[in-house]
This record gives sequence, structure tokens and C-alpha cells, in this order.
Amino acid sequence: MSSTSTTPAVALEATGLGKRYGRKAAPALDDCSFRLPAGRISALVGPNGAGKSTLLALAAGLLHPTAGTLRVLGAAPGELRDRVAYLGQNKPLYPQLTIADTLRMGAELNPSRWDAAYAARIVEEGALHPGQKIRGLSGGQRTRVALALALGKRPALMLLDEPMADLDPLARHDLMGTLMADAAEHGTTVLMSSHIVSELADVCDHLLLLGGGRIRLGGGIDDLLAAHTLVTGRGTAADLAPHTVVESRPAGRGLTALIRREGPVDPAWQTEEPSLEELLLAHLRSPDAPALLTPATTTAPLAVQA
Ligand SMILES: Nc1ncnc2c1ncn2[C@@H]1O[C@H](COP(=O)(O)OP(=O)(O)OP(=O)(O)O)[C@@H](O)[C@H]1O
Repeated sequence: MSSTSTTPAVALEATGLGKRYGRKAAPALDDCSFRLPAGRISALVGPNGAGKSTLLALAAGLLHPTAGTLRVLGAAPGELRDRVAYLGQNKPLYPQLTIADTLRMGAELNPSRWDAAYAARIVEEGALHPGQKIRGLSGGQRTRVALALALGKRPALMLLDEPMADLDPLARHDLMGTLMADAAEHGTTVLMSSHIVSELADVCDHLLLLGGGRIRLGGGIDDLLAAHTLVTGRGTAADLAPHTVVESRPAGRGLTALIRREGPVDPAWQTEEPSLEELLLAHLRSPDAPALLTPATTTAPLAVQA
């Protein structure tokens, strides 16, 4: 059932990727180079306008880059539509169809991969009846049907653009649980944008942080957290050299700083590992902090496994 045997080790590979929506517009994505390892559940995070939706739409083949290249499961974007599911912020469904008709359409469009039981389960867990018309559903209920349609085809790669934004908290929690357990079981690669960091921390094992159209952080969440330390103590940011100070703030007579370690930290500083939220907030507040991509995410030294 799993498609990992034919899935390359790298799900997405961007090289100098850029996208401008108009000649005079600032680039929505600018010189992005990164790898997204296959089989990971990745959070795509960044402030409004950072380029998250643009990246997901490029990966789905709905937009074309204006610079650089993007490979998706080793192919051009859009080439492997049956293996890639994209769910954007607009969920195009036919209002006149029933839920059952919609899922039948999914089965017809994906004859070799359709998992009818899985699609039906996603719908049933929302207490929806197959005979209900799409036009009579709430926004959150439509989201659930759109997810069933996208996931029923058992994609190797799921591109989800704020997929749960209009679901109530309980539905979000339950649906996210179903989706992630299933992705883990099938080795599916997920790239999911969201602004709800606490939710991402529970389910994601990989992170891409975008800011101003550039990659700011990329890598396994544990590796990224381990590369940073929160320090508190008396002294100035200059005293923290040779570490990279991502962000520092006054605290009492000294300061609290998030640093990227270069060797051991002077024991005069109190240290602790940051939470994912602290890591993200410090980088979001310091847009000029240097980018960090862990080795599995950088395009430089890693050999692609065919
Ligand atoms: N269709 C479009 N035409 C022109 N500019 C666009 C278009 N779509 C996005 N942009 C611009 O590209 C930049 C990146 O937008 P994008 O939607 O990718 O950001 P985002 O990170 O998804 O933001 P949000 O968190 O608000 O959804 C923004 O400056 C936006 O104004």
C-alpha cells in the first residue's frame, strides 16, 4: 500500500526558486534553495505575505516560477498530479453535488489509488450525511469534504494551505489527529502552512520558516531546537560572541537572548532549550538574523537518492 519504494528521498527540491507576480512587484519568493526530505510532516510557517501560499501553489504546479527551479517527487511540478494532493485556501467543490457524488467523482478521477473507506471516514467523523448537498454545508463542513476528496486519492505528497482555518477547535483537533496518524502510517510527506504554532508543534517533525520570500529556517524541529539556546544573565549581546544572537531583550539588569551556539556557552549564563514557539517568535521578531538550514535541508552537499 505504501508508495515509499517509488518515492525519492527528497520530496521537494528548490534551487534559486523565485516568483514575482508582476515585473515591478517585489518578489513573493526570492532565491529559495532547500530540500524537503520525503516522509516528513513539515510545518510551513511565516508572517502574512511571507510567500507560503505561493510556495505551495508552485509545488502544486498551479503557478510557474519566474526564477530557479522546483522539483516535486523528482518531477516537474504538476507532472505527478495523481500522487500530489493540494488543498488551497479556496476549496473548489461543485455546490449542486451531494457529498456522495463528490466522493464518487474522486473515485472516478483516481481509479487506481482511490481509498473509498478513508474518504468516507473523514466525512463520517464530521457527522455529515453522504446525501447532503455541498451548497448546504458550512465553510468548515466543506473543508472536511475537500480534505476527504484530496486525501482519498492516497497522495504521496500533501500540500495543505492553512487547511483547518475554518474548522472549530474540536474538529481541527480530531481531523488533524486522523490525518497525521494516517500520514505517519503510510509514510506520506506533508507540507502544511498554518499560523497556529501550538498545533504544529504537536504533529510536525520538520520546519520551513519563510520570511520576506526567503527561507529563514529549515530542518528537523529537534535539530533546529538543539542548535539554539535561550540564555539569561548579566551582560550585553556583545558578551555572547562568538555565538550568533538571533534576538536579545533586556531582562532586569541583564538580558535574555536566543542564540545559535558556536561552541560551549559561558557557564555564567543561565541556559535552557527554547520551545518551538520561542524559536519561531525570536526569528519572526528579528528578520535580519542569518538563515539556518540543517544538512538534510540544504541543497549543497546531500546526494539525491533516486
Ligand atoms: N495573485 C497575486 N497577485 C499579486 N501579488 C500576489 C498574489 N498572490 C500573492 N501576492 C503577493 O505575494 C506575496 C506573498 O503572498 P503569499 O500569499 O504567498 O503569502 P503567505 O505567506 O501565504 O501569506 P498569508 O499568511 O497572509 O496567507 C505577498 O506580498 C502578496 O501580496
